[in-house]
Amino acid sequence: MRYFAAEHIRFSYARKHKPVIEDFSLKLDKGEIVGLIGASGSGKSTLLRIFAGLEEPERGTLSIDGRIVMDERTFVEADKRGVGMVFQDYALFPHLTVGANVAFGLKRARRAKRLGEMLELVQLSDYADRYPHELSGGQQQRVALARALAPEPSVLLMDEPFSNLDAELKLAIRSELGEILRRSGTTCLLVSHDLADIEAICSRHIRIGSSNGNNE
Ligand SMILES: Nc1ncnc2c1ncn2[C@@H]1O[C@H](COP(=O)(O)OP(=O)(O)OP(=O)(O)O)[C@@H](O)[C@H]1O
Repeated sequence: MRYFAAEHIRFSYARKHKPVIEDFSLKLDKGEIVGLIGASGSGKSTLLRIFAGLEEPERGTLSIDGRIVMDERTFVEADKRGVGMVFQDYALFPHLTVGANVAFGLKRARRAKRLGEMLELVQLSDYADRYPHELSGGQQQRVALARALAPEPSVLLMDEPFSNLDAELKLAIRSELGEILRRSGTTCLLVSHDLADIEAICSRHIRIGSSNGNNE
């Protein structure tokens, strides 16, 4: 059985509407970093939301690390799936420091140690007491990444993580991100509309069609 297996996913936002996703399947090996590319409106964000457990599809199955988290009888809630997510806007808590943001989902017993490891991984050890508004876009992106990786998710989903960065910063952080993901052995699905982003980080990519939501 593959580490991450989504099969025959079908999803509509409203019953009377044509499905946004008609029949989508995807399999990942452990530690693989795979890109998901497609035109605007093709359903990339919707798919990530389905995998994370934020939307329930009409049909399809999803298993992660040998456990079925979604099928016709099963729906494991988002917070029980072990899936980490990094959104376009990073969604950091503005009133919490960098350290508190990264430690947010961690159990008390291992909080301090894991926080230290994560800040070191993203090279922000000296920034633990700063607030998000005191950071550059690239630093905020690394905080969001550290926060998502801290609870050791089985799979990390990233939705256009570079959309808020200027061109120069994007180039710098793109290779850095790939390096961090490989070093931590994270299984990752990265959404982008930019093939260059995906080629810089992912070992392979798949394309989602704009007209029907099927894999091409
Ligand atoms: N909450 C919603 N209710 C109804 N329709 C929605 C909702 N969210 C998205 N859609 C529609 O579903 C389709 C897929 O949207 P989605 O955001 O998944 O696309 P995307 O590929 O991520 O696009 P982009 O690259 O522009 O972010 C679009 O046609 C969109 O208008």
